[in-house]
Amino acid sequence: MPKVLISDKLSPAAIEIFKQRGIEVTTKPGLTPAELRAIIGEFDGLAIRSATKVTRELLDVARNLKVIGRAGIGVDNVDVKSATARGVVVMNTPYGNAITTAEHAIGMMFALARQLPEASVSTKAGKWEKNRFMGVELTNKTLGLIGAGNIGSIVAERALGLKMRVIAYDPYLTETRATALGVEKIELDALLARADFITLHTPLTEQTRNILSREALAKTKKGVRIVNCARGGLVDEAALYEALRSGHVAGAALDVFETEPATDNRLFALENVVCTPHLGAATNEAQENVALQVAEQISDFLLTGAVTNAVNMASVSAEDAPRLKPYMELCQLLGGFAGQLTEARQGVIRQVGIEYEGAAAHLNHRPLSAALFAGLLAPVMEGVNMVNAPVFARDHGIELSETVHDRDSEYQTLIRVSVTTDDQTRTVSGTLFGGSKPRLVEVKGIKVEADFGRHMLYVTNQDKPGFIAKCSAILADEGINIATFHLGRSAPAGDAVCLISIDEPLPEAALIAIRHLPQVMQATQLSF
Ligand SMILES: NC(=O)c1ccc[n+]([C@@H]2O[C@H](COP(=O)([O-])OP(=O)(O)OC[C@H]3O[C@@H](n4cnc5c(N)ncnc54)[C@H](O)[C@@H]3O)[C@@H](O)[C@H]2O)c1
Ligand SMILES: O=C(O)CC[C@@H](O)C(=O)O
Repeated sequence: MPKVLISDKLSPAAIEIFKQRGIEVTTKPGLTPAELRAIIGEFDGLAIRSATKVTRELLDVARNLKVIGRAGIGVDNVDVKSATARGVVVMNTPYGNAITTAEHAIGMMFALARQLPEASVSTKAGKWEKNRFMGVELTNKTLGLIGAGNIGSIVAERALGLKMRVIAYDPYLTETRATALGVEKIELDALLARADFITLHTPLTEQTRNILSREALAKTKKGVRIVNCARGGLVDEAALYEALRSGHVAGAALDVFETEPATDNRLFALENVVCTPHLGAATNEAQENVALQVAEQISDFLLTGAVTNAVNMASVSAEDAPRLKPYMELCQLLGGFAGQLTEARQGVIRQVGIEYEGAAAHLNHRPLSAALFAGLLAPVMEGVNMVNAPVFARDHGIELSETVHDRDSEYQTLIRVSVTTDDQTRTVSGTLFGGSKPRLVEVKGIKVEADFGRHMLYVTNQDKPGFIAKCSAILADEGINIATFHLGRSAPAGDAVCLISIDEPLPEAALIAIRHLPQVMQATQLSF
């Protein structure tokens, strides 16, 4: 039974889902990093919000961990690169809290425009300061969106309803989408110059860190008000402090801070600053949504292999997962076959080609190529799996080409893999016998019919009488049982391929003896 740890405060709905799905769940919010490191090794899955920091050090000791699920959007508290390198899938729940966060941003904009928090404090203190709290209307003001994804789009829709003009800076926003949203797509400098209110809705990345830098703040319209319900680090807090003090920025509403929890921040001393403690996603509805989603996603992955909302792997829907499973197995075996032959010849892999025919032509191919890379790279990469293999391949300059043949195939389904090294290109093809059993049907252009055994011998030789008897004798002398024996040849007396499944590994000396048989060109031991 897979084991999942919930290490942050998550709605109890998540625990119920895990239990219903037959997953053993442990809830331990508030652990110190050392406490978490001490127990993480037992778990297959980790469900978090933003408090848990998934660092490289934690991943180093998370020896069973297969999936991290973030109940929320931002995954900046997860070292995704290290997780990927260790083959751990990282998922988030990109939509569950978007409306709630957008509403918080709109609420913060109202709070700023009308100084609601300060007015409330003053009124409760019995001051009745009607003249102190003169506000501004939102109607006809220009709202500058930095980031127009899920949350930004919802903010735009609400702001348009408030009769604001909405301009947006987002390099990935298309003109068509901008038009559909009813926003004007513009460059950052133009947004800074025109916006009466600026609201940030980007992830924190190397490109967006300090996107409202000192220089950017200097380009804003005097009297601008800034809302940040995305991430601390998007706004240079020191520069914002000065701009607020000077009056150039009229106010700021901040839900997120460079350092969190933010318990001591000099911005708190300023009257024209409204703060909330990272409450963007804090509604019952949003927390219920993200908890349910993350629990379902983690359970699906651990129980069926379905991948939803992963930030470091291709998606595999719950519907597709069982259908893709035998194909992924076939791809991994074909990759493993090609990889072990390639490794035996010390070639550096430059290119991998995959061709899909028949039923395989109509599948989601990304998980299949990931499985193929996982098999192919197993001889050279420790801890390889479908998450880290494609990244390793890309980082090592291995090119991938995929071809889908829309033609009648001799097989109901066929996957052909070609691996090109500096020296040569090697091809292997496989099919699914009976729709689920992987079978090798072609090696180096020679037809064969072989199952994949756990231990196999691959021998290429000249097709001459006597080889089978001599090879079998060597195996018999070692007391090694032959499970299956398959032969294929290009033509009578031509090149031949022999695939032998054996019940246990062959000692090196016996392998050398086979290599020394007359007519043998190559003999390689394979394991799957
Ligand atoms: N305060 C909270 O509690 C809370 C809650 C949810 C999300 N968030 C934050 O809000 C962020 C946005 O969430 P989302 O669901 O809208 O994400 P999203 O991925 O749907 O949208 C992000 C948008 O930012 C844009 N973007 C990326 N780089 C950019 C750049 N350099 N300049 C301008 N735009 C850029 C993207 O194109 C995308 O459209 C999250 O990454 C998360 O950090 C905060
Ligand atoms: O979990 C939270 O409370 C915050 C979530 C939010 O920052 C997110 O990125 O989804």
